[in-house]
Amino acid sequence: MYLPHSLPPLQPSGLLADTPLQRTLREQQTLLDSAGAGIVFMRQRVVVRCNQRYAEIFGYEAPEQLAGLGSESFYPDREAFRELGRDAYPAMSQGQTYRVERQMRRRNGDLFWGHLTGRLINPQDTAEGSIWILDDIDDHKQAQAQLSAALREKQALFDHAMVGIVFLRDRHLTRCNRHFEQMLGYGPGELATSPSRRWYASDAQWEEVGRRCYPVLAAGLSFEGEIEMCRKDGTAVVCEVRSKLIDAADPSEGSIWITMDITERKQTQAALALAHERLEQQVQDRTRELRETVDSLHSEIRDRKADQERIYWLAHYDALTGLPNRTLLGERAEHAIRLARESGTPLAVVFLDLDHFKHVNDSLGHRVGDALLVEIARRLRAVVREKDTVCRLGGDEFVLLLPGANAHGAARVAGKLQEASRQYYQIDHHELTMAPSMGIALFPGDGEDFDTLTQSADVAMYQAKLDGRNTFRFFTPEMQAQSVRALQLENALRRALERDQLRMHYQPQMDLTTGRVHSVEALLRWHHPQLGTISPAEFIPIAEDSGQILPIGEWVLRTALQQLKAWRDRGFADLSMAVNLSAIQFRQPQLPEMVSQILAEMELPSDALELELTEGVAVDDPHTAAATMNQLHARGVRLSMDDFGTGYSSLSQLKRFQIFKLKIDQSFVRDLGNDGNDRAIVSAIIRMAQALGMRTTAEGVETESQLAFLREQGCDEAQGYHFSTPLPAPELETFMRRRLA
Ligand SMILES: Nc1nc2c(ncn2[C@@H]2O[C@H](COP(=O)(O)O[C@H]3[C@@H](O)[C@H](n4cnc5c(=O)[nH]c(N)nc54)O[C@@H]3COP(=O)(O)O)[C@@H](O)[C@H]2O)c(=O)[nH]1
Repeated sequence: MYLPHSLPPLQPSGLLADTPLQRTLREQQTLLDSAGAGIVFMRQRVVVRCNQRYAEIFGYEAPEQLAGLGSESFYPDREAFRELGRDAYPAMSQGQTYRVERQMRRRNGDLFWGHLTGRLINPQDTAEGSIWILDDIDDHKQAQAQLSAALREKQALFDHAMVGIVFLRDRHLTRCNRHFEQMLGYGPGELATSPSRRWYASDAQWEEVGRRCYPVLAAGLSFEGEIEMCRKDGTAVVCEVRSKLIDAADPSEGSIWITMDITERKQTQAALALAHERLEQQVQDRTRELRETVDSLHSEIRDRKADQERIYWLAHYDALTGLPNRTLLGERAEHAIRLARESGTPLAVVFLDLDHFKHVNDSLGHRVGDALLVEIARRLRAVVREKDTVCRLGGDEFVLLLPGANAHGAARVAGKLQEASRQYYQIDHHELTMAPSMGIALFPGDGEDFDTLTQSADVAMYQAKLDGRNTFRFFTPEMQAQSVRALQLENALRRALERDQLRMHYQPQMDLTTGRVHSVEALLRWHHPQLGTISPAEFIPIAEDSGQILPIGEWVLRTALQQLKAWRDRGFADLSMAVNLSAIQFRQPQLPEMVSQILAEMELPSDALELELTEGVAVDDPHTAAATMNQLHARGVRLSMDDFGTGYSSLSQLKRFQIFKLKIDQSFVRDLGNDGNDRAIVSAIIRMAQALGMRTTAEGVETESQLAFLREQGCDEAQGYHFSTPLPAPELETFMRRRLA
């Protein structure tokens, strides 16, 4: 090809006629100018001519600017230029077209990739020059380089990804990376074309995975989930899987699966969950233990508090009745006395002792006794004011502290207590009455401190007992002396039996029809070497209070019956013996048995004995009294009601008690001559006894006129100084013999 250096401008048609050569040249020039590639004609490595594109590629405005330029300037450096020459000319010299991609240099120095196609005009003569076609492939080259780099990166990613990547088509593996194979324990390429079933443990699992994933993929969505696969060695591997169709529009293109072995993570998670669960359990256990510890601490504190309260309570209150005890009373009294002293107000202490309470315990048992005390405590509390203190000292002794109460107020309280005690206490089936004897001491006259006041009230209470019980007395200095005497007697009485200081005297009871001694009453006498002769009226209550009446009473019964036996044996065959029985003795459950035993010892019939009871025996517990009387009656022992008329016996009770004889109290007999009332009473008693089939004995008959009245009224027997005072046995025997003569 011939390339003119430059072509003459084209003439308008008609001005210059084209020669064929010129037309050819123009056509070639047009062809060259419109070619997309750069074309250059080189001779001796210098540009002879080039087209517009070639100039543009190297950054020139016009081809003419390149004419005469050495071709070395088109290459990055001389070496690159020479290398091309070394490479191209041997081939081109053989008439071959030389093609190469080389880096070249633009006019401004920038390098670019060009595709060179060169050919010698005359292979036999390189001097004729060469034609080169240059394509600027820099953009293409760069795009290719980027593509290659991207492909390399992707391949690197694929090869070195830390996740398994699998391409499946129709659930068959088309490609996977090494990680996937390693994850499942396979060698390189071992899984090629395998069905995905291969990495599942069973058909069922594989199908189940298909049912979970493919509907999602078919909907154009990504599947994300956990799938359990199976390694080559059969062990399970849990994978986190993400999957997507390669072409959502064409499922046949297959799908890509990115899998990550999370077995360890799952195990760790499971272990963590287990550890968490255990920790949680431990926390719960510790919390529970802590709660239990706290609870037990609380309960211990509560228990201790309760114990302390209980200890305080036990130290300050009476366990049976719940009333304050002596300690608390002492504390309150101290406080009340201080206040009374400061304010000049009065204060009273009442000492209360229940009459014959001991007999309830002895005859009905402690359970009944305790229940009775509880009820009594309730009544006592109900009688007094809120600010008063009712204390149980122990046994049947109570102390009432009445701040602000003077003599009048204390007497009112004592009266109310008496009133309250008149009502029956219903304990089980027992109807019990329990009268109190009370002593009152007033602050400051009877004592300036609690102990002295209590002592004074106690002495006054004792006096109330001596004065017949069921009453109250104010303390007086004289009582103190009496109290000292009572204590003296009590101590002396303890030795009286063993020191043989007791004797029996006997007083005849005369049959008013026959005028003979029908029976004798045994009356106890005590002669003390220092204290002298002491009246039974004084020492019997002391013996009762101290409990000594029981051994003394038994001694009296035995001695009297022994004497009776002696008299009977000495000719007084029909004589009977009347023995006084204290209410305390009467309440002894063993009494009937003891009486029978002594009678048997003495070989005496039961009706030889007459037991004189006072009305008081039945006051506290009529039911039990009746039962005891029944037992004695059943054994044949006769019972007489002593001092009749002074107590509270009712007619119905008399009948129930199976009383054999009523002894008309000497207080009615004494004034028969002067007192019409006494006459009426005595007469009524005799009529009533007759109506009930009982005998009567009048006590304390001292005069003939008394005797005449009694005889006139139909009294059966009489006893008194008119016939004889109580006498020692020998003297009474003399008396009886005289009467027989
Ligand atoms: N539980 C027991 N009580 C007994 C016993 N012995 C006596 N006693 C009781 O003591 C009280 C005082 O008795 P006593 O001092 O013996 O007085 C009795 C008689 O001596 C007295 N009496 C008799 N006749 C007359 C009289 O004409 N005038 C008068 N002024 N006094 C007289 O009466 C007492 C007899 O009382 P009583 O028993 O009610 O028949 C006294 O209560 C005795 O019961 C005993 O062993 N156990």
